[in-house]
Amino acid sequence: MTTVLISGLGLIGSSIARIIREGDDTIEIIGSDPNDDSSEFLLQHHIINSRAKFIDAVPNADIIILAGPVSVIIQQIGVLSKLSLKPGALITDVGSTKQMIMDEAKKLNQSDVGFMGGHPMAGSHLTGGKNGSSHLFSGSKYFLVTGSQTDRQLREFKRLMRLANVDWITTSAVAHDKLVSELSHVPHVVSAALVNSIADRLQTDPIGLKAAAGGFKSTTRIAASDPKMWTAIMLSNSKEISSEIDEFQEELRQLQEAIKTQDEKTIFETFAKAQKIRKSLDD
Ligand SMILES: O=C(O)C(=O)C[C@]1(C(=O)O)C=C[C@@H](O)C=C1
Repeated sequence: MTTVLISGLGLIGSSIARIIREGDDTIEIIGSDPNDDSSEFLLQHHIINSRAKFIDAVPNADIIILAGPVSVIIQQIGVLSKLSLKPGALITDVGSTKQMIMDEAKKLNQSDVGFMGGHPMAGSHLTGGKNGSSHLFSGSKYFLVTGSQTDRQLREFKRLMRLANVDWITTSAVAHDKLVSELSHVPHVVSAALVNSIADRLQTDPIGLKAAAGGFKSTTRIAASDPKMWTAIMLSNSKEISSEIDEFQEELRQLQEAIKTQDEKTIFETFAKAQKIRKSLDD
């Protein structure tokens, strides 16, 4: 019998638990999370078989999935490097950045244990185990950064996750962190900054934010995401994110200049370029 330990039963960890459970109900899934609400919900719905403390569950686990914030994943890899793990065990994670995690994983030196970095490129601003879904990743990319895992472990993980219906992409930690800084991290920064700058200014207006419609809501949906998770992402990819913010500021500066100087042609061309690119995403 295969035993899977999932540490972190929030949106992503609980979605993985559902995917594994729906694919094979003989798999023993142990959940580890200090949050009672998520854990109890998943136990009651038979999505996990039991709940345990992380270090207590580790020795019996064939697969350990680290699904907490990046800072917690890094700390747990440090803990795992000092414990005796089940021979043949695979450790993987779902963190949104990969370089710091892959560096930390070098500390895992039990020769018959493998580590593989992972990142499902999907999510929601909703948080907690109740909001997870076995369809959350459907149609999305799932990045893999290969480490010390064997081919057999990789195959077994993909088999367990087959109902996720993802497109597996193997990449390097460096390439991954650069790409997601552009596609995910800077959008989050921009979204949060936009909400805060406007909310502060609108505080004295009696209608204020209540008048917000589709434009503001769809541009800023992700600002409602978990601040703990996003703080850890910023700290673990700060160089890339900071340099992408420079590029974004330059783009904004050019557009501001065009608006200020009534440069109709540049304004139109900027929006037409963005319209074409953004529309192609939905095709
Ligand atoms: O759709 C959302 O709400 C997300 O935040 C998902 C999203 C993103 O697209 O930026 C956020 C973080 C994850 O690492 C991967 C995906």
